Amino acid sequence: MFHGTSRVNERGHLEIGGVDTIELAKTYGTPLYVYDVALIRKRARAFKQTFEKHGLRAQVAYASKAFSAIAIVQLMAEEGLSLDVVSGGELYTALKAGFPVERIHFHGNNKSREELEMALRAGIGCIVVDNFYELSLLEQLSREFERKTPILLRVTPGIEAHTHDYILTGQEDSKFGFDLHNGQADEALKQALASPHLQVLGIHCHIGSQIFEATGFVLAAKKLFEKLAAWRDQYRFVAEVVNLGGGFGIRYTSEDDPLAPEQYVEEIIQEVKRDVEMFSLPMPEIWIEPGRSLVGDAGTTIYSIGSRKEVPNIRQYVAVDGGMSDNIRPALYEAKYEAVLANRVLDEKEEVVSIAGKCCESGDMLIWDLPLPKAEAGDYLAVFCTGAYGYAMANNYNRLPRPAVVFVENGEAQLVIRRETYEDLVRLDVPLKTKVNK
Ligand SMILES: Cc1ncc(COP(=O)(O)O)c(C=O)c1O
Ligand SMILES: N[C@@H](CCCC[NH3+])C(=O)O
Repeated sequence: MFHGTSRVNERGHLEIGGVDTIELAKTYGTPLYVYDVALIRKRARAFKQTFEKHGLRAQVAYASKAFSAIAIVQLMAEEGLSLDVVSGGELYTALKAGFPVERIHFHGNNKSREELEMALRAGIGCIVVDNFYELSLLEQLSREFERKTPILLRVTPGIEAHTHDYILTGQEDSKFGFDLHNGQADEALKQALASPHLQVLGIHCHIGSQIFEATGFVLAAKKLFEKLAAWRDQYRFVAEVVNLGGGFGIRYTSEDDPLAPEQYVEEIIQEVKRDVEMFSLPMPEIWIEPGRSLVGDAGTTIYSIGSRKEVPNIRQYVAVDGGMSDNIRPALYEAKYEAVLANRVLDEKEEVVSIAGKCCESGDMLIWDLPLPKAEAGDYLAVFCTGAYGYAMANNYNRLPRPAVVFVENGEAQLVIRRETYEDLVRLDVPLKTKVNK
């Protein structure tokens, strides 16, 4: 349940990064996302060191869709990671953060002309081309910009990874990428190679998210290298880069049994070595793009507890001051979480309650059947593992302002996203021109 630097301090409070989370809640309000910076650094280093240990050239690109903000992008830059962005907005955040442009990779299945122009103007390191529309648009824009744009071709290898249906991406029937087996990927390569304005660095695939076994990644790598061997023979094309995506699972609850993050990479490397040897291919640079496994278990959300409702003999509902507006994953994927009373961590668990959000929606439940000490208004609930796709998918449903985010490390806290105000909520509203008098 406890991750990274999380522990219980002498006051019986949850402490993260050497900072008392109750003090944080009092200073910054709730709901509040707290990120354990040391844990993020540890994860980043573990990924990088696994490649270094094998003497392989590699890039570990943080998939910023998991949590994009200037501070986290700067932290990843500090750790020497690359960055995967998936929209103009994420790219803008990266540029604002001063992230090294040559290490930014641009994803997306429907990049607009404006987004591609923005990427070309910035001179980013690589565009991961997803489809034929994008291929011809990018070719045309690169010609206009007089650029030779470095690209990867995203393919769907036809792998069914074992995860929630909504977060599968590598299977044949997917909206992403060129099909590897029906001729689409070959045609895309031919078209890209024919253009003097595109430089094909290599190939990319991403098979899904929150995956617990290495088998899917190993299978995907094998399929990619088989294709690369065929492309060498048919088109004399030799890939400089093979990108195997992200998707490494994390432990949200004790029911989850993922590998250690670097273990996925270890198994991928073993397969890559086998394939390179089997097909007599030069060792390419290996890229991966983890999101969740870099920031997921480093994030904890602190809520204030408010109302309760008892449904006699059935259930005790305990409501918090956030919900699907700051964590939509339980409603969207039936995602499970663990939590403790942050101000009374060691108190005996006396009841089983269900944690409700405050949105006007029956499905706004964060956790079903959670053993807790008798919780009352004024207590604080800490929900663990909310660092990935939490703030990133937060919304203003019911016009709830989005929470603040703090980073903690070595006993120090830093506010990295301020809490939205009501004024922020109406900032974009345009009042009616004429007053309607009835
Ligand atoms: C192309 C691509 N790369 C990387 C990721 C990051 O995935 P995860 O956060 O599961 O590591 C995703 C999201 O699933 C993705 O779509
Ligand atoms: N947002 C999803 C995963 C999608 C990953 C992005 N391709 C989640 O919370 O698990």
